[in-house]
Amino acid sequence: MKYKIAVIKGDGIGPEIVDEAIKVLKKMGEKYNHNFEFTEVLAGGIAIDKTGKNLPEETLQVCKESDAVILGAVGGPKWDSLPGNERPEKALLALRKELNLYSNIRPAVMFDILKDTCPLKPEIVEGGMDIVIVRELTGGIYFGKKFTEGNYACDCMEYSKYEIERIAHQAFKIAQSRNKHVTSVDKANVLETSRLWRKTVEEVAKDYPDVKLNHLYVDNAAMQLVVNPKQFDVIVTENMFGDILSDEASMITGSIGLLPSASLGDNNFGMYEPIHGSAPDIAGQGKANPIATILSISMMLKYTFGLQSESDCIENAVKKTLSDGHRTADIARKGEKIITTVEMGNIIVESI
Ligand SMILES: NC(=O)c1ccc[n+]([C@@H]2O[C@H](COP(=O)([O-])OP(=O)(O)OC[C@H]3O[C@@H](n4cnc5c(N)ncnc54)[C@H](O)[C@@H]3O)[C@@H](O)[C@H]2O)c1
Ligand SMILES: CC(C)[C@H](C(=O)O)[C@@H](O)C(=O)O
Ligand SMILES: [Mg+2]
Repeated sequence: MKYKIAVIKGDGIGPEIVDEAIKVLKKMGEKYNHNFEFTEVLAGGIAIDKTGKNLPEETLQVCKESDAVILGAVGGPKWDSLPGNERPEKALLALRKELNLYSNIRPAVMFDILKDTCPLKPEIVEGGMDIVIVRELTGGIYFGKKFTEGNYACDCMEYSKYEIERIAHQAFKIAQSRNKHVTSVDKANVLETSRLWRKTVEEVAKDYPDVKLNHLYVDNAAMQLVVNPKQFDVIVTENMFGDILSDEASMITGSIGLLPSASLGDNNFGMYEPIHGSAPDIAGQGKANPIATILSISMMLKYTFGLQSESDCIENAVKKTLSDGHRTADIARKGEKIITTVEMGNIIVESI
């Protein structure tokens, strides 16, 4: 079977980590006899430099004609002074909106072998942590009305009931396949959008009587994540809260360089990207951890292509590599040997 994949390497460490993920996918193709066909297209800062546009039409077209998209990361200091609409990050937001990828699945799983890399006290994460953050991705303050007038600026947080319903259904369905517990995170003590969110999530919950639902305000949720992360199974939340909480959850697993994500719409199409950014501070130095991107590939095989055993194969190769003691700088403890991005990719490929 042929699978068409659009590849957006982006900026900073983007090309370094995507190259390793593609190596992994090519090895999977050989091993399982799948035909993965890659089309590289531009978005972000590199697209601005080469074409004058952060998201050339061709990129969007190729993504629409593909079965899935792999994205590294976009943005960097070089483009930080551009107006909002022209920035590299706007290309990512436009891709999510244009492709209707409203559901962002961000699993935060702590590998047992990395438990010493977690900055929390060992007893807090004893037995591991396994959370899925379900982040609404095409609404909220990111996409509401916005403008600047002189010394005044405004970003509106907007949600319709329909947008909340569809992400809530997604969260409950995921919870049904796990520990049957959804925590909905909002700021219903202050925000109108959050009050609509909470009411809607309560209504959707009636369709899933086997799933337990509780609500937390986002400030408390941020605190609970470091006090008792094991209380969570599935967290469902709006766009910006999910952005912030997923970075926080990532550090509990040891590093932001470990966390993958899938951005999904109504069909099997998806965009797969690590949750981290372009990490300009380490770009071009071979220091980036490619595991978040490699695990995003594993999510792609599962969610878009329905290839469960191939997906498991990648996850097992990552686990074996970590169990064998291989560490990029972000997950190395004092005195441990540090390997490069490419070395980590090669070892994972060999373990497949
Ligand atoms: N999906 C995306 O394209 C995306 C996501 C987040 C941020 N960004 C953009 O990236 C740029 C930098 O943002 P930031 O510094 O706030 O966040 P960042 O995630 O790029 O980096 C935060 C910290 O984590 C480290 N880090 C990130 N990924 C790593 C990896 N794979 N291995 C090891 N260490 C890693 C970085 O070195 C840095 O110290 C900005 O332009 C931002 O807008 C893009
Ligand atoms: C770069 C930025 C637009 C993006 C977001 O806020 O969604 C990033 O932080 C992420 O987590 O994917
Ligand atoms: Mg983010």
